[in-house]
Amino acid sequence: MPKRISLTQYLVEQQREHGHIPAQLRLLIEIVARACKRIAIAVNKGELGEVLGSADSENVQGEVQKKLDIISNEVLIEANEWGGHLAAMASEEMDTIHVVPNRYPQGEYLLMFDPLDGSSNIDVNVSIGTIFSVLRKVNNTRGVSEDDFMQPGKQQAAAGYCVYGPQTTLVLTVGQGVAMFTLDRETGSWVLTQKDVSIPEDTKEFAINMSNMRHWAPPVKRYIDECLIGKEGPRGKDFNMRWVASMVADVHRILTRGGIFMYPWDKREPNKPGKLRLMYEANPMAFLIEQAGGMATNGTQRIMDIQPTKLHERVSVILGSRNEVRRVTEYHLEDVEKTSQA
Ligand SMILES: O=P(O)(O)OC[C@H]1O[C@](O)(COP(=O)(O)O)[C@@H](O)[C@@H]1O
Ligand SMILES: [Mg+2]
Ligand SMILES: [Mg+2]
Repeated sequence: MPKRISLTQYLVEQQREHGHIPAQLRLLIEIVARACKRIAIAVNKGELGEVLGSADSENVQGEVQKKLDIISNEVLIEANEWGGHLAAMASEEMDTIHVVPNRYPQGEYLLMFDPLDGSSNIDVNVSIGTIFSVLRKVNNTRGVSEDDFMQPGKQQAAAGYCVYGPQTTLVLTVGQGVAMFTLDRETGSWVLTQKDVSIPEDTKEFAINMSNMRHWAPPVKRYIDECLIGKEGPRGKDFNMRWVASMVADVHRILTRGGIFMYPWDKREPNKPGKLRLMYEANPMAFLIEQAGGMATNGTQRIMDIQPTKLHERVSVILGSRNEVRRVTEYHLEDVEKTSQA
């Protein structure tokens, strides 16, 4: 039987043998993974744990919060604030940053998370997840503000997600490829089940919310139309479609067997760049996707190059198999050029 490698062993190896991560970052990742285990337990209890349903409150983005959104947020904060590895945290569910209280030591990292991704799937027993991104506080004077978080995704020290599905899987990058760990419920440990994850360059599977079709920009419409014509069209092949409506689950499928995921800008709210959030949804997923050989853009620009200007900034997202993302991005760039010449 092959040797079982735990998350701790994997991280120690990354730290000691390869020198890829400092001890504080290792501790941070282990604590996030432990928090995800607690969230997984709450998710699994469902109705029995009285964790389903709405919490009768709204987050800063005007979205109705589910009980699990709030529980997961609290679990992540409680787990992380005392360890001495963090300066502050930011979350989809909090208006502004949560600075590590004075009674605890301050560390040099900044943690961002979407505590519960795929909220509309909680009550219907479909895969959901937690997404996280880690930055280093560049300015090392005492005190921390939202400005410290305003770093492009390419500066992430680590990123990952945990998907609560038929299996509970933690997917991680520290900038040295992507590794997947499956939760062994009997021993309570994360076991390395795949390393050097690699996304096929080509795909025949797309993920997009088709109900928004009439609102899309022409390049997105063009790309999907071509997929739908299939063999008879310019692509010369038939495409399949999947849309879980939990980004974690859709990205997990793409990391596993390839595909393209899009949540593009649409004309219903023209001033809103997209639905998904840059700092704790798009950036960590873009980091994972690129580390697995894929590509992630907002249509015209690499997502991880975007300079954020606010914590809850939104962004248009196109990510997955390299050749498909490149194609959609080219369609956008051609469109920009056409409009500028008109
Ligand atoms: O309901 P829609 O429009 O299909 O949107 C689904 C998308 O919204 C999200 O659920 C947004 O995330 P939250 O649940 O964390 O707000 C993504 O996970 C998913 O891809
Ligand atoms: Mg989300
Ligand atoms: Mg969420």
